[in-house]
Amino acid sequence: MDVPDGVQVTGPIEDRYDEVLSRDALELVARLHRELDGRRRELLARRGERVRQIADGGTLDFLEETRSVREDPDWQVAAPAPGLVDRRVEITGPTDRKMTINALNSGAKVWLADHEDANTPLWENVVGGQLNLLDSITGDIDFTSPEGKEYKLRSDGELATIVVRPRGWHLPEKHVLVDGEPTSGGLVDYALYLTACGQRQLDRGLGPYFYLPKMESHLEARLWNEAFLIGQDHLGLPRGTIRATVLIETYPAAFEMEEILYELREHSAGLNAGRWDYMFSVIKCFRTRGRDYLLPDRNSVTMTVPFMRAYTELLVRTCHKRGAHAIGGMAAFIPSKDEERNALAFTKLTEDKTREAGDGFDGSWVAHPGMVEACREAFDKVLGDRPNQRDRLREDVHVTADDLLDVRSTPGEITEHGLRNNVAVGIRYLESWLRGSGAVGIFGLMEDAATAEISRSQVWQWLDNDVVLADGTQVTTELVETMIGEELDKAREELGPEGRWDDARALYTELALADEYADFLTLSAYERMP
Ligand SMILES: CC(=O)SCCNC(=O)CCNC(=O)[C@H](O)C(C)(C)COP(=O)(O)OP(=O)(O)OC[C@H]1O[C@@H](n2cnc3c(N)ncnc32)[C@H](O)[C@@H]1OP(=O)(O)O
Ligand SMILES: O=CC(=O)O
Ligand SMILES: [Mg+2]
Repeated sequence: MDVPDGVQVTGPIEDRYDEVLSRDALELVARLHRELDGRRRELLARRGERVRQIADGGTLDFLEETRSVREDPDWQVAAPAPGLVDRRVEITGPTDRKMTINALNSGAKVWLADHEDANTPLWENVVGGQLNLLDSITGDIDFTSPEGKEYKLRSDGELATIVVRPRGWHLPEKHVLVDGEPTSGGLVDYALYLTACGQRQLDRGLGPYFYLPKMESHLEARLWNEAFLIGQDHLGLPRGTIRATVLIETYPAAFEMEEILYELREHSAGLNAGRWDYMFSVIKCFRTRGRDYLLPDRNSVTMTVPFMRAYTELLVRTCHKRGAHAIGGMAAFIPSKDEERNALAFTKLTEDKTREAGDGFDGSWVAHPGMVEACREAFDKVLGDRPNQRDRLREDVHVTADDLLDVRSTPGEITEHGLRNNVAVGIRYLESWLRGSGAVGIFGLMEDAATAEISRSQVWQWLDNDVVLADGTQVTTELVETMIGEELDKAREELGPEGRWDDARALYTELALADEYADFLTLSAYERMP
Protein backbone atom coordinates (compact mmCIF):
# COMPACT_ATOMS: atom_id res chain seq x y z
CA MET A 1 0.00 0.00 0.00
CA ASP A 2 1.19 3.47 -0.90
CA VAL A 3 0.16 5.60 2.08
CA PRO A 4 0.68 9.37 2.20
CA ASP A 5 2.53 11.10 5.06
CA GLY A 6 0.49 11.40 8.24
CA VAL A 7 -2.00 8.70 7.23
CA GLN A 8 -2.20 5.28 8.90
CA VAL A 9 -4.46 2.42 7.90
CA THR A 10 -4.80 0.18 10.94
CA GLY A 11 -7.42 -2.26 9.63
CA PRO A 12 -6.25 -5.52 8.00
CA ILE A 13 -5.39 -5.19 4.31
CA GLU A 14 -7.00 -7.95 2.26
CA ASP A 15 -6.77 -8.83 -1.41
CA ARG A 16 -7.54 -5.83 -3.70
CA TYR A 17 -8.07 -3.35 -0.82
CA ASP A 18 -5.43 -1.10 -2.40
CA GLU A 19 -7.78 -0.52 -5.35
CA VAL A 20 -10.05 1.60 -3.18
CA LEU A 21 -7.55 2.54 -0.46
CA SER A 22 -5.39 4.09 -3.18
CA ARG A 23 -2.85 6.83 -2.57
CA ASP A 24 -5.18 9.33 -4.29
CA ALA A 25 -8.09 8.34 -2.06
CA LEU A 26 -6.03 8.50 1.13
CA GLU A 27 -4.61 11.89 0.11
CA LEU A 28 -8.18 13.12 -0.27
CA VAL A 29 -9.13 11.67 3.13
CA ALA A 30 -6.15 13.47 4.68
CA ARG A 31 -7.04 16.77 3.03
CA LEU A 32 -10.69 16.52 4.06
CA HIS A 33 -9.71 15.64 7.61
CA ARG A 34 -7.22 18.46 7.95
CA GLU A 35 -9.54 21.07 6.43
CA LEU A 36 -12.90 20.00 7.82
CA ASP A 37 -12.65 17.83 10.90
CA GLY A 38 -12.38 20.70 13.39
CA ARG A 39 -15.63 22.15 12.05
CA ARG A 40 -17.29 18.73 12.10
CA ARG A 41 -16.51 18.44 15.80
CA GLU A 42 -17.77 21.96 16.51
CA LEU A 43 -21.03 21.18 14.73
CA LEU A 44 -21.45 17.97 16.70
CA ALA A 45 -20.94 19.98 19.91
CA ARG A 46 -23.68 22.39 18.77
CA ARG A 47 -26.07 19.46 18.53
CA GLY A 48 -25.49 18.70 22.20
CA GLU A 49 -26.01 22.35 23.07
CA ARG A 50 -29.37 22.39 21.29
CA VAL A 51 -30.56 19.28 23.15
CA ARG A 52 -29.57 20.92 26.45
CA GLN A 53 -31.55 24.06 25.54
CA ILE A 54 -34.62 21.96 24.76
CA ALA A 55 -34.23 20.03 28.03
CA ASP A 56 -34.20 23.41 29.80
CA GLY A 57 -37.58 24.35 28.29
CA GLY A 58 -36.49 25.65 24.88
CA THR A 59 -38.03 24.65 21.58
CA LEU A 60 -37.37 24.44 17.83
CA ASP A 61 -38.39 27.09 15.32
CA PHE A 62 -37.61 28.41 11.85
CA LEU A 63 -34.46 30.53 12.02
CA GLU A 64 -34.68 34.31 12.02
CA GLU A 65 -31.11 34.72 10.70
CA THR A 66 -31.90 32.79 7.49
CA ARG A 67 -35.26 34.41 6.73
CA SER A 68 -33.78 36.09 3.63
CA VAL A 69 -32.90 32.70 2.13
CA ARG A 70 -36.49 31.51 2.60
CA GLU A 71 -37.99 34.73 1.28
CA ASP A 72 -35.72 35.14 -1.76
CA PRO A 73 -37.81 33.91 -4.71
CA ASP A 74 -34.87 33.90 -7.12
CA TRP A 75 -32.86 30.80 -6.38
CA GLN A 76 -33.37 27.23 -7.56
CA VAL A 77 -31.26 24.09 -7.17
CA ALA A 78 -29.35 22.65 -10.14
CA ALA A 79 -31.35 20.89 -12.87
CA PRO A 80 -31.62 17.13 -12.23
CA ALA A 81 -28.51 15.20 -13.23
CA PRO A 82 -28.52 12.27 -15.69
CA GLY A 83 -29.92 9.14 -14.05
CA LEU A 84 -31.72 11.21 -11.42
CA VAL A 85 -34.56 12.66 -13.46
CA ASP A 86 -37.06 9.84 -12.98
CA ARG A 87 -36.77 8.47 -9.45
CA ARG A 88 -40.20 6.92 -8.98
CA VAL A 89 -38.82 3.82 -7.25
CA GLU A 90 -35.65 3.74 -5.18
CA ILE A 91 -34.43 0.57 -3.49
CA THR A 92 -32.11 0.75 -0.49
CA GLY A 93 -29.78 -1.85 0.90
CA PRO A 94 -26.31 -2.89 2.02
CA THR A 95 -23.39 -3.16 -0.39
CA ASP A 96 -22.52 -6.83 0.04
CA ARG A 97 -21.85 -8.53 -3.28
CA LYS A 98 -25.11 -10.44 -3.70
CA MET A 99 -27.33 -7.55 -2.65
CA THR A 100 -25.39 -5.13 -4.86
CA ILE A 101 -26.27 -7.25 -7.89
CA ASN A 102 -29.85 -7.85 -6.74
CA ALA A 103 -30.48 -4.15 -6.09
CA LEU A 104 -29.01 -3.01 -9.40
CA ASN A 105 -31.14 -5.62 -11.22
CA SER A 106 -34.30 -4.93 -9.21
CA GLY A 107 -36.03 -2.67 -11.74
CA ALA A 108 -35.83 0.32 -9.37
CA LYS A 109 -34.65 3.58 -10.94
CA VAL A 110 -32.16 4.27 -8.13
CA TRP A 111 -30.23 2.11 -5.69
CA LEU A 112 -29.29 3.75 -2.41
CA ALA A 113 -26.07 1.84 -1.69
CA ASP A 114 -26.05 2.05 2.04
CA HIS A 115 -23.06 2.56 4.29
CA GLU A 116 -25.36 3.99 6.97
CA ASP A 117 -28.62 2.73 8.58
CA ALA A 118 -28.41 -0.67 6.84
CA ASN A 119 -24.71 -1.27 7.43
CA THR A 120 -22.54 -2.36 10.33
CA PRO A 121 -19.35 -0.36 9.71
CA LEU A 122 -17.10 -3.39 10.15
CA TRP A 123 -13.83 -2.74 8.37
CA GLU A 124 -14.52 -5.49 5.83
CA ASN A 125 -17.99 -4.04 5.13
CA VAL A 126 -16.55 -0.54 4.70
CA VAL A 127 -13.83 -1.55 2.23
CA GLY A 128 -15.55 -4.61 0.74
CA GLY A 129 -18.63 -2.52 -0.04
CA GLN A 130 -16.48 -0.01 -1.92
CA LEU A 131 -14.93 -2.81 -3.99
CA ASN A 132 -18.40 -4.11 -4.86
CA LEU A 133 -19.42 -0.62 -5.97
CA LEU A 134 -16.29 -0.32 -8.09
CA ASP A 135 -16.84 -3.76 -9.68
CA SER A 136 -20.47 -3.01 -10.41
CA ILE A 137 -19.47 0.18 -12.20
CA THR A 138 -16.74 -1.48 -14.27
CA GLY A 139 -19.28 -4.24 -15.01
CA ASP A 140 -16.94 -6.84 -13.56
CA ILE A 141 -19.17 -8.24 -10.86
CA ASP A 142 -20.60 -11.68 -10.37
CA PHE A 143 -21.30 -13.91 -7.42
CA THR A 144 -22.01 -17.56 -6.71
CA SER A 145 -23.87 -18.34 -3.50
CA PRO A 146 -22.88 -21.25 -1.26
CA GLU A 147 -25.94 -23.06 -2.70
CA GLY A 148 -24.55 -22.58 -6.22
CA LYS A 149 -26.95 -19.84 -7.39
CA GLU A 150 -25.23 -17.52 -9.84
CA TYR A 151 -25.64 -13.75 -9.96
CA LYS A 152 -24.67 -11.28 -12.65
CA LEU A 153 -25.84 -7.84 -13.81
CA ARG A 154 -28.76 -7.69 -16.22
CA SER A 155 -27.71 -6.85 -19.76
CA ASP A 156 -30.72 -4.79 -20.95
CA GLY A 157 -29.31 -1.47 -19.69
CA GLU A 158 -32.03 -1.09 -17.05
CA LEU A 159 -29.71 -0.98 -14.05
CA ALA A 160 -30.57 1.31 -11.14
CA THR A 161 -28.54 4.51 -10.78
CA ILE A 162 -26.12 4.21 -7.87
CA VAL A 163 -26.46 6.76 -5.05
CA VAL A 164 -24.11 6.10 -2.14
CA ARG A 165 -25.09 6.93 1.43
CA PRO A 166 -21.98 7.62 3.51
CA ARG A 167 -22.10 7.50 7.31
CA GLY A 168 -23.46 10.44 9.26
CA TRP A 169 -21.27 13.18 10.74
CA HIS A 170 -21.27 11.54 14.19
CA LEU A 171 -19.57 8.25 13.21
CA PRO A 172 -15.78 7.88 13.30
CA GLU A 173 -13.63 5.53 11.22
CA LYS A 174 -11.10 4.13 13.65
CA HIS A 175 -9.14 2.17 11.04
CA VAL A 176 -8.01 5.23 9.09
CA LEU A 177 -6.00 7.76 11.10
CA VAL A 178 -4.75 11.16 9.95
CA ASP A 179 -2.05 12.77 12.07
CA GLY A 180 -2.86 10.15 14.71
CA GLU A 181 -6.59 11.02 14.86
CA PRO A 182 -9.55 8.85 13.88
CA THR A 183 -11.25 10.19 10.77
CA SER A 184 -14.90 10.86 9.96
CA GLY A 185 -16.62 7.69 8.71
CA GLY A 186 -18.73 9.75 6.33
CA LEU A 187 -15.74 11.50 4.79
CA VAL A 188 -13.92 8.18 4.36
CA ASP A 189 -16.95 6.61 2.62
CA TYR A 190 -17.30 9.69 0.42
CA ALA A 191 -13.61 9.98 -0.48
CA LEU A 192 -13.14 6.30 -1.32
CA TYR A 193 -16.18 6.23 -3.60
CA LEU A 194 -15.46 9.56 -5.26
CA THR A 195 -11.86 8.61 -6.01
CA ALA A 196 -12.50 5.10 -7.32
CA CYS A 197 -15.78 5.74 -9.11
CA GLY A 198 -16.38 9.49 -9.65
CA GLN A 199 -14.72 9.80 -13.07
CA ARG A 200 -15.91 6.33 -14.07
CA GLN A 201 -19.51 7.34 -13.41
CA LEU A 202 -19.05 10.52 -15.45
CA ASP A 203 -17.61 8.45 -18.30
CA ARG A 204 -20.82 6.38 -18.25
CA GLY A 205 -22.92 9.54 -18.58
CA LEU A 206 -23.89 9.53 -14.89
CA GLY A 207 -22.06 11.05 -11.92
CA PRO A 208 -20.94 10.57 -8.35
CA TYR A 209 -24.19 10.77 -6.42
CA PHE A 210 -24.78 10.70 -2.67
CA TYR A 211 -27.53 10.55 -0.08
CA LEU A 212 -26.60 12.55 3.04
CA PRO A 213 -27.96 11.25 6.35
CA LYS A 214 -28.85 12.53 9.82
CA MET A 215 -27.90 16.18 9.43
CA GLU A 216 -29.23 18.57 12.04
CA SER A 217 -28.64 21.98 10.46
CA HIS A 218 -27.85 23.91 7.31
CA LEU A 219 -24.34 24.48 8.65
CA GLU A 220 -23.80 20.73 8.52
CA ALA A 221 -24.98 20.84 4.89
CA ARG A 222 -22.49 23.65 4.25
CA LEU A 223 -19.75 21.36 5.52
CA TRP A 224 -20.75 18.65 3.04
CA ASN A 225 -20.79 21.26 0.29
CA GLU A 226 -17.21 22.17 1.19
CA ALA A 227 -16.27 18.49 1.12
CA PHE A 228 -17.74 18.34 -2.40
CA LEU A 229 -15.77 21.38 -3.56
CA ILE A 230 -12.55 19.95 -2.14
CA GLY A 231 -13.22 16.50 -3.64
CA GLN A 232 -13.99 17.84 -7.12
CA ASP A 233 -10.94 20.10 -7.02
CA HIS A 234 -8.64 17.36 -5.74
CA LEU A 235 -9.66 14.88 -8.44
CA GLY A 236 -10.15 17.36 -11.29
CA LEU A 237 -13.88 16.61 -11.60
CA PRO A 238 -16.01 19.42 -13.02
CA ARG A 239 -17.65 21.49 -10.29
CA GLY A 240 -21.31 20.58 -9.81
CA THR A 241 -20.99 17.00 -11.05
CA ILE A 242 -21.44 15.63 -7.53
CA ARG A 243 -25.11 15.52 -6.57
CA ALA A 244 -26.58 14.91 -3.14
CA THR A 245 -30.04 14.22 -1.82
CA VAL A 246 -30.37 15.15 1.84
CA LEU A 247 -32.43 13.07 4.21
CA ILE A 248 -34.59 15.25 6.36
CA GLU A 249 -34.61 12.85 9.25
CA THR A 250 -33.91 14.92 12.33
CA TYR A 251 -36.32 17.22 14.09
CA PRO A 252 -34.05 20.29 13.91
CA ALA A 253 -33.45 19.80 10.17
CA ALA A 254 -37.20 19.99 9.47
CA PHE A 255 -36.97 23.66 10.44
CA GLU A 256 -34.06 24.26 8.02
CA MET A 257 -35.10 22.38 4.86
CA GLU A 258 -34.93 25.37 2.59
CA GLU A 259 -31.59 26.49 3.97
CA ILE A 260 -30.19 22.98 3.45
CA LEU A 261 -31.22 23.04 -0.21
CA TYR A 262 -29.67 26.49 -0.50
CA GLU A 263 -26.31 25.46 0.96
CA LEU A 264 -26.01 22.57 -1.47
CA ARG A 265 -27.82 24.16 -4.38
CA GLU A 266 -25.28 23.54 -7.16
CA HIS A 267 -24.85 19.97 -5.84
CA SER A 268 -28.40 19.38 -4.67
CA ALA A 269 -30.57 16.53 -5.91
CA GLY A 270 -33.42 17.20 -3.50
CA LEU A 271 -34.64 15.99 -0.13
CA ASN A 272 -35.95 12.71 1.24
CA ALA A 273 -38.37 12.14 4.12
CA GLY A 274 -36.34 9.85 6.37
CA ARG A 275 -39.30 8.99 8.50
CA TRP A 276 -37.75 6.43 10.88
CA ASP A 277 -34.81 8.52 12.01
CA TYR A 278 -37.18 11.48 12.15
CA MET A 279 -39.32 9.69 14.69
CA PHE A 280 -36.18 8.74 16.60
CA SER A 281 -35.05 12.35 16.59
CA VAL A 282 -38.42 13.61 17.86
CA ILE A 283 -38.12 11.24 20.81
CA LYS A 284 -34.46 12.08 21.36
CA CYS A 285 -34.81 15.87 21.25
CA PHE A 286 -37.76 16.09 23.64
CA ARG A 287 -37.15 12.92 25.65
CA THR A 288 -37.23 14.58 29.04
CA ARG A 289 -40.08 17.00 28.34
CA GLY A 290 -43.01 14.94 29.64
CA ARG A 291 -46.38 13.94 28.29
CA ASP A 292 -46.61 16.43 25.40
CA TYR A 293 -43.76 14.62 23.66
CA LEU A 294 -44.63 11.00 24.41
CA LEU A 295 -45.37 8.91 21.35
CA PRO A 296 -47.58 5.81 21.53
CA ASP A 297 -46.37 2.34 20.48
CA ARG A 298 -43.88 2.60 17.63
CA ASN A 299 -46.00 0.73 15.10
CA SER A 300 -49.03 2.95 15.68
CA VAL A 301 -47.21 6.16 14.69
CA THR A 302 -48.21 6.22 11.02
CA MET A 303 -47.40 8.81 8.38
CA THR A 304 -50.90 10.27 8.67
CA VAL A 305 -50.60 11.44 12.29
CA PRO A 306 -50.55 15.26 12.40
CA PHE A 307 -46.87 15.95 13.12
CA MET A 308 -45.65 13.44 10.51
CA ARG A 309 -48.09 14.74 7.93
CA ALA A 310 -46.97 18.33 8.54
CA TYR A 311 -43.35 17.31 7.99
CA THR A 312 -43.93 15.50 4.69
CA GLU A 313 -46.24 18.20 3.34
CA LEU A 314 -43.65 20.86 4.10
CA LEU A 315 -40.92 18.76 2.50
CA VAL A 316 -42.78 18.47 -0.82
CA ARG A 317 -43.70 22.16 -0.77
CA THR A 318 -40.11 23.22 -0.03
CA CYS A 319 -38.51 21.00 -2.66
CA HIS A 320 -40.84 21.92 -5.49
CA LYS A 321 -40.60 25.63 -4.72
CA ARG A 322 -36.86 25.29 -5.41
CA GLY A 323 -37.03 22.88 -8.37
CA ALA A 324 -35.78 19.94 -6.32
CA HIS A 325 -37.00 16.34 -6.15
CA ALA A 326 -39.00 15.30 -3.09
CA ILE A 327 -38.48 11.61 -2.32
CA GLY A 328 -40.74 9.67 0.02
CA GLY A 329 -39.77 7.46 2.93
CA MET A 330 -39.24 3.82 3.67
CA ALA A 331 -42.23 1.55 3.99
CA ALA A 332 -40.68 -1.10 6.22
CA PHE A 333 -42.89 -3.89 4.90
CA ILE A 334 -41.12 -6.82 3.28
CA PRO A 335 -42.70 -9.83 1.59
CA SER A 336 -43.64 -12.73 3.83
CA LYS A 337 -44.03 -16.47 3.22
CA ASP A 338 -47.26 -16.32 5.24
CA GLU A 339 -50.02 -15.54 2.74
CA GLU A 340 -52.09 -13.37 5.04
CA ARG A 341 -49.10 -11.33 6.25
CA ASN A 342 -47.88 -10.98 2.70
CA ALA A 343 -51.21 -9.62 1.49
CA LEU A 344 -51.29 -7.15 4.38
CA ALA A 345 -47.72 -6.00 3.64
CA PHE A 346 -48.60 -5.26 0.00
CA THR A 347 -51.83 -3.49 0.94
CA LYS A 348 -50.00 -1.28 3.44
CA LEU A 349 -47.18 -0.55 1.02
CA THR A 350 -49.58 0.39 -1.76
CA GLU A 351 -51.53 2.68 0.58
CA ASP A 352 -48.33 4.39 1.68
CA LYS A 353 -46.92 4.92 -1.81
CA THR A 354 -50.30 5.99 -3.21
CA ARG A 355 -50.58 8.67 -0.52
CA GLU A 356 -47.05 9.90 -1.23
CA ALA A 357 -47.63 10.05 -4.99
CA GLY A 358 -50.89 11.91 -4.41
CA ASP A 359 -49.16 14.36 -2.08
CA GLY A 360 -46.65 15.33 -4.77
CA PHE A 361 -43.60 13.23 -3.98
CA ASP A 362 -41.54 12.39 -7.07
CA GLY A 363 -40.69 8.87 -5.99
CA SER A 364 -40.19 6.76 -2.94
CA TRP A 365 -38.21 4.04 -1.17
CA VAL A 366 -38.65 0.30 -0.85
CA ALA A 367 -36.55 -2.10 1.22
CA HIS A 368 -36.91 -5.21 -0.91
CA PRO A 369 -36.88 -6.09 -4.65
CA GLY A 370 -40.28 -7.73 -4.19
CA MET A 371 -41.78 -4.32 -3.43
CA VAL A 372 -40.41 -2.45 -6.48
CA GLU A 373 -43.35 -3.23 -8.74
CA ALA A 374 -46.01 -2.15 -6.22
CA CYS A 375 -44.26 1.17 -5.63
CA ARG A 376 -43.87 1.76 -9.35
CA GLU A 377 -47.56 1.08 -9.98
CA ALA A 378 -48.58 3.61 -7.32
CA PHE A 379 -46.37 6.31 -8.85
CA ASP A 380 -47.23 5.39 -12.46
CA LYS A 381 -50.88 6.14 -11.68
CA VAL A 382 -49.99 9.72 -10.81
CA LEU A 383 -46.95 10.40 -12.99
CA GLY A 384 -47.90 8.52 -16.11
CA ASP A 385 -45.18 9.26 -18.66
CA ARG A 386 -43.88 12.31 -16.81
CA PRO A 387 -40.54 11.63 -15.11
CA ASN A 388 -41.48 13.54 -11.95
CA GLN A 389 -43.97 16.11 -10.69
CA ARG A 390 -41.64 18.91 -9.61
CA ASP A 391 -44.05 21.32 -11.28
CA ARG A 392 -46.67 20.55 -8.62
CA LEU A 393 -45.88 23.44 -6.33
CA ARG A 394 -48.25 22.61 -3.47
CA GLU A 395 -48.86 26.29 -2.77
CA ASP A 396 -51.87 25.12 -0.78
CA VAL A 397 -49.52 23.87 1.98
CA HIS A 398 -49.00 26.17 4.97
CA VAL A 399 -47.12 24.40 7.73
CA THR A 400 -46.20 26.26 10.91
CA ALA A 401 -43.66 25.45 13.61
CA ASP A 402 -46.57 24.48 15.86
CA ASP A 403 -47.75 21.95 13.27
CA LEU A 404 -44.31 20.34 13.16
CA LEU A 405 -44.20 20.27 16.97
CA ASP A 406 -47.68 18.88 17.48
CA VAL A 407 -46.70 15.51 18.91
CA ARG A 408 -49.44 15.74 21.52
CA SER A 409 -52.24 15.09 18.98
CA THR A 410 -50.82 11.69 17.97
CA PRO A 411 -53.52 9.10 18.65
CA GLY A 412 -52.71 5.69 20.15
CA GLU A 413 -51.75 3.99 23.37
CA ILE A 414 -48.60 2.79 25.07
CA THR A 415 -49.19 -0.90 25.62
CA GLU A 416 -47.50 -3.95 27.08
CA HIS A 417 -47.29 -5.32 23.53
CA GLY A 418 -45.56 -2.14 22.32
CA LEU A 419 -43.04 -2.22 25.16
CA ARG A 420 -42.30 -5.91 24.65
CA ASN A 421 -41.98 -5.43 20.88
CA ASN A 422 -39.43 -2.65 21.42
CA VAL A 423 -37.39 -4.93 23.68
CA ALA A 424 -37.60 -7.95 21.35
CA VAL A 425 -36.77 -5.99 18.19
CA GLY A 426 -33.97 -4.08 19.91
CA ILE A 427 -32.17 -7.19 21.16
CA ARG A 428 -32.58 -9.13 17.91
CA TYR A 429 -31.37 -6.18 15.86
CA LEU A 430 -28.32 -5.48 18.02
CA GLU A 431 -27.29 -9.14 17.90
CA SER A 432 -27.41 -9.02 14.13
CA TRP A 433 -25.57 -5.67 13.96
CA LEU A 434 -22.77 -6.98 16.16
CA ARG A 435 -22.32 -9.92 13.77
CA GLY A 436 -21.96 -7.50 10.87
CA SER A 437 -25.50 -7.32 9.41
CA GLY A 438 -27.00 -3.88 9.86
CA ALA A 439 -30.33 -4.68 8.17
CA VAL A 440 -32.53 -7.61 9.11
CA GLY A 441 -36.12 -8.77 8.76
CA ILE A 442 -37.79 -9.09 12.19
CA PHE A 443 -41.47 -9.98 12.68
CA GLY A 444 -42.18 -9.20 9.00
CA LEU A 445 -40.61 -5.74 8.97
CA MET A 446 -37.28 -4.41 7.79
CA GLU A 447 -35.26 -3.28 10.79
CA ASP A 448 -32.16 -1.14 10.62
CA ALA A 449 -30.26 1.33 12.78
CA ALA A 450 -33.02 3.95 12.55
CA THR A 451 -35.90 1.67 13.53
CA ALA A 452 -33.81 0.12 16.29
CA GLU A 453 -33.02 3.60 17.66
CA ILE A 454 -36.76 4.10 18.11
CA SER A 455 -37.06 0.75 19.87
CA ARG A 456 -34.51 1.60 22.52
CA SER A 457 -35.29 5.34 22.84
CA GLN A 458 -39.00 4.84 23.49
CA VAL A 459 -38.22 2.52 26.37
CA TRP A 460 -35.75 5.04 27.84
CA GLN A 461 -38.30 7.84 27.46
CA TRP A 462 -41.18 5.84 28.94
CA LEU A 463 -39.04 5.01 31.98
CA ASP A 464 -37.82 8.57 32.38
CA ASN A 465 -41.38 9.89 32.22
CA ASP A 466 -42.91 7.28 34.61
CA VAL A 467 -45.31 5.99 31.97
CA VAL A 468 -48.23 3.77 32.96
CA LEU A 469 -49.24 1.27 30.25
CA ALA A 470 -52.78 1.08 28.86
CA ASP A 471 -53.48 -1.90 31.15
CA GLY A 472 -52.48 0.08 34.25
CA THR A 473 -48.98 -1.40 34.68
CA GLN A 474 -46.24 1.07 35.62
CA VAL A 475 -43.13 0.90 33.38
CA THR A 476 -40.23 0.23 35.73
CA THR A 477 -36.61 -0.82 35.33
CA GLU A 478 -37.50 -4.19 36.86
CA LEU A 479 -40.33 -4.75 34.35
CA VAL A 480 -38.05 -3.95 31.42
CA GLU A 481 -35.27 -6.16 32.80
CA THR A 482 -37.73 -9.05 33.11
CA MET A 483 -38.86 -8.54 29.53
CA ILE A 484 -35.26 -8.40 28.32
CA GLY A 485 -34.63 -11.82 29.92
CA GLU A 486 -37.84 -13.30 28.49
CA GLU A 487 -37.35 -11.93 24.99
CA LEU A 488 -33.72 -13.03 24.95
CA ASP A 489 -34.76 -16.60 25.81
CA LYS A 490 -37.38 -16.58 23.04
CA ALA A 491 -34.93 -15.22 20.48
CA ARG A 492 -32.26 -17.78 21.41
CA GLU A 493 -34.75 -20.59 21.14
CA GLU A 494 -36.08 -19.41 17.80
CA LEU A 495 -32.82 -18.36 16.13
CA GLY A 496 -30.29 -20.62 17.85
CA PRO A 497 -28.02 -20.17 20.86
CA GLU A 498 -24.90 -19.30 18.90
CA GLY A 499 -24.40 -15.63 18.16
CA ARG A 500 -23.69 -12.55 20.24
CA TRP A 501 -26.79 -12.70 22.44
CA ASP A 502 -25.01 -11.82 25.70
CA ASP A 503 -23.39 -8.79 24.08
CA ALA A 504 -26.73 -7.76 22.58
CA ARG A 505 -28.41 -8.05 25.97
CA ALA A 506 -25.69 -5.98 27.67
CA LEU A 507 -25.84 -3.32 24.96
CA TYR A 508 -29.64 -3.11 24.89
CA THR A 509 -29.74 -2.87 28.69
CA GLU A 510 -27.20 -0.05 28.61
CA LEU A 511 -29.05 1.82 25.84
CA ALA A 512 -32.54 1.49 27.29
CA LEU A 513 -31.90 1.63 31.03
CA ALA A 514 -28.82 3.76 31.73
CA ASP A 515 -29.47 7.11 33.45
CA GLU A 516 -27.39 8.83 30.79
CA TYR A 517 -29.05 8.60 27.37
CA ALA A 518 -26.58 7.47 24.66
CA ASP A 519 -26.61 9.71 21.56
CA PHE A 520 -26.51 6.89 18.99
CA LEU A 521 -26.69 3.13 19.42
CA THR A 522 -24.24 2.76 16.55
CA LEU A 523 -21.61 4.74 18.49
CA SER A 524 -22.02 2.54 21.56
CA ALA A 525 -21.98 -0.58 19.41
CA TYR A 526 -18.95 0.52 17.35
CA GLU A 527 -16.90 0.68 20.54
CA ARG A 528 -17.51 -3.06 20.93
CA MET A 529 -16.21 -3.85 17.44
CA PRO A 530 -12.61 -4.72 16.42
C1 LIG B 1 -34.77 3.64 7.81
C2 LIG B 1 -33.90 3.44 6.66
O1 LIG B 1 -32.84 3.96 6.60
S1 LIG B 1 -34.37 2.40 5.45
C3 LIG B 1 -32.90 2.12 4.51
C4 LIG B 1 -31.94 1.25 5.18
N1 LIG B 1 -32.41 -0.10 5.30
C5 LIG B 1 -32.28 -0.98 4.28
O2 LIG B 1 -31.71 -0.61 3.28
C6 LIG B 1 -32.80 -2.38 4.42
C7 LIG B 1 -32.94 -3.00 3.07
N2 LIG B 1 -33.48 -4.33 3.10
C8 LIG B 1 -32.77 -5.42 3.45
O3 LIG B 1 -31.61 -5.30 3.81
C9 LIG B 1 -33.42 -6.75 3.32
O4 LIG B 1 -34.61 -6.64 2.59
C10 LIG B 1 -33.77 -7.44 4.66
C11 LIG B 1 -32.48 -7.69 5.43
C12 LIG B 1 -34.71 -6.59 5.47
C13 LIG B 1 -34.43 -8.78 4.34
O5 LIG B 1 -33.56 -9.51 3.51
P1 LIG B 1 -33.71 -11.09 3.34
O6 LIG B 1 -33.87 -11.70 4.68
O7 LIG B 1 -32.58 -11.55 2.48
O8 LIG B 1 -35.10 -11.19 2.58
P2 LIG B 1 -35.58 -12.27 1.55
O9 LIG B 1 -35.10 -13.63 1.92
O10 LIG B 1 -37.04 -12.09 1.38
O11 LIG B 1 -34.85 -11.82 0.21
C14 LIG B 1 -35.14 -12.41 -1.04
C15 LIG B 1 -34.09 -12.01 -2.02
O12 LIG B 1 -34.11 -10.58 -2.18
C16 LIG B 1 -32.84 -10.03 -1.92
N3 LIG B 1 -33.01 -8.76 -1.25
C17 LIG B 1 -33.80 -8.48 -0.20
N4 LIG B 1 -33.72 -7.17 0.10
C18 LIG B 1 -32.85 -6.63 -0.78
C19 LIG B 1 -32.37 -5.31 -0.96
N5 LIG B 1 -32.79 -4.32 -0.20
N6 LIG B 1 -31.47 -5.09 -1.93
C20 LIG B 1 -31.06 -6.12 -2.73
N7 LIG B 1 -31.50 -7.39 -2.60
C21 LIG B 1 -32.38 -7.63 -1.64
C22 LIG B 1 -32.15 -11.02 -1.01
O13 LIG B 1 -30.76 -10.87 -1.12
C23 LIG B 1 -32.68 -12.34 -1.55
O14 LIG B 1 -31.93 -12.66 -2.70
P3 LIG B 1 -31.79 -14.20 -3.22
O15 LIG B 1 -33.19 -14.72 -3.43
O16 LIG B 1 -31.03 -14.05 -4.50
O17 LIG B 1 -31.07 -14.94 -2.15
O1 LIG C 1 -32.96 6.72 6.53
C1 LIG C 1 -34.16 6.70 6.56
C2 LIG C 1 -34.93 6.74 7.76
O2 LIG C 1 -36.16 6.64 7.68
O3 LIG C 1 -34.29 6.85 8.81
MG1 LIG D 1 -32.14 7.16 8.53
